[in-house]
Amino acid sequence: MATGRTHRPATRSRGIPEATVARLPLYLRALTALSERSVPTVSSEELATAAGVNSAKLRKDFSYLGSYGTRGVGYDVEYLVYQISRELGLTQDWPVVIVGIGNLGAALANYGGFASRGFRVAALIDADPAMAGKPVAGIPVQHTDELEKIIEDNGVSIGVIATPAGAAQQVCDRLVAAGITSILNFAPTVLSVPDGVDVRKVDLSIELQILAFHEQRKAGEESTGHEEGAGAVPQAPVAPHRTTAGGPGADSGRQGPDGDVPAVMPA
Ligand SMILES: NC(=O)c1ccc[n+]([C@@H]2O[C@H](COP(=O)([O-])OP(=O)(O)OC[C@H]3O[C@@H](n4cnc5c(N)ncnc54)[C@H](O)[C@@H]3O)[C@@H](O)[C@H]2O)c1
Repeated sequence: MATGRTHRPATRSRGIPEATVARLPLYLRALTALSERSVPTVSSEELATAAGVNSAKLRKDFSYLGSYGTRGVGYDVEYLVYQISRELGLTQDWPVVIVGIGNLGAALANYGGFASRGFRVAALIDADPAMAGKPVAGIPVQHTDELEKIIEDNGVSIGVIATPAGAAQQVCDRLVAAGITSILNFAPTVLSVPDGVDVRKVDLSIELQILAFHEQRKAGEESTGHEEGAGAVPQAPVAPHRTTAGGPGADSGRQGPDGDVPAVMPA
C-alpha cells in the first residue's frame, strides 16, 4: 500500500461496508441490463447469478440499502437501479479529467460507457505541446500548463492518470494540489497521496498474470490427471475462477462469468 495513502475504515460513515460498496456496481450493471430488456422484477437468486455473487450476500447487501424485496415477487428492477445509483452518487454528474492522452487516454476518452454512467469527460490533458488543441473524441486536448485552471473551472474531483509511470506521481501531486480527491490510476506505479484522497488503480497485466497462474494450475492438474490413471495420488481440486484478493466477489464463495469483477483495485 502506498505510503500516506488514505486509510478508509472498513465501513463507510453511512454504515455500508466497503465490500458491499464494491459489489454495488456489479448489481447495477446486471440491473441495467434487465431494465433495458424491460424486466420489471427480479428474484435475489436471478440477480445474484447475473451479478456473479452469492444470493445470501446480495440480500445482506441490499438490506444496507433498506431494500428487502417482496416475497414471491422479488425486487423492483427500476427502483433498485435508482437506489443503487443514488447510493453510488451516480444520480449527479461527475466531471472527470483524463491526463495523458496517448493510446490508453484516447481509448478512455472515446469510451461511451463513462457518460452513460454519470461520468462526463470534462477535459483531456497532455504534456505534449504538439497535441494541444487537437480533438480526441470531440474534445480538444489541453496542455498540462492549464491543469490547475481546468480543474478549478470545471469543479473536477475525479482525475484519471494515463501517463507513463515515470510521470504519474508528479501528475498525481498536481491533481491533488489542484483539488482532486479521487484518482483512477492506470500507470503501473504506486502513488502516494495525502489523507482524504482515494486512489484506485487498474492493471490489466496483473489480471492476466492471475489468469496465467490458474492456467498453469489447470495444466498441472491435467498432467496429474494423466498420471492418476497410472496410479498417482489425486490432487486437491483447483479453486474455480477466483478473483484478485479483496475484489468485490472475492469472498462470495463462487464467481460469475469473466469480467464480473472489475480489474480495479485499491492502490
Ligand atoms: N492499467 C492498464 O491495464 C494499462 C494498460 C495499458 C497501458 N497502461 C499504462 O497507461 C499509461 C499510458 O499508456 P499508453 O500506451 O497510452 O502510452 P502513450 O505513450 O501512448 O501515452 C502517454 C501519454 O502521456 C503523455 N504524458 C507524458 N508525460 C506526461 C505528463 N507529465 N503530463 C501529462 N501527460 C503526459 C504523453 O505525451 C502521451 O501522450 C502507461 O503508464 C502504461 O503503462 C496501463
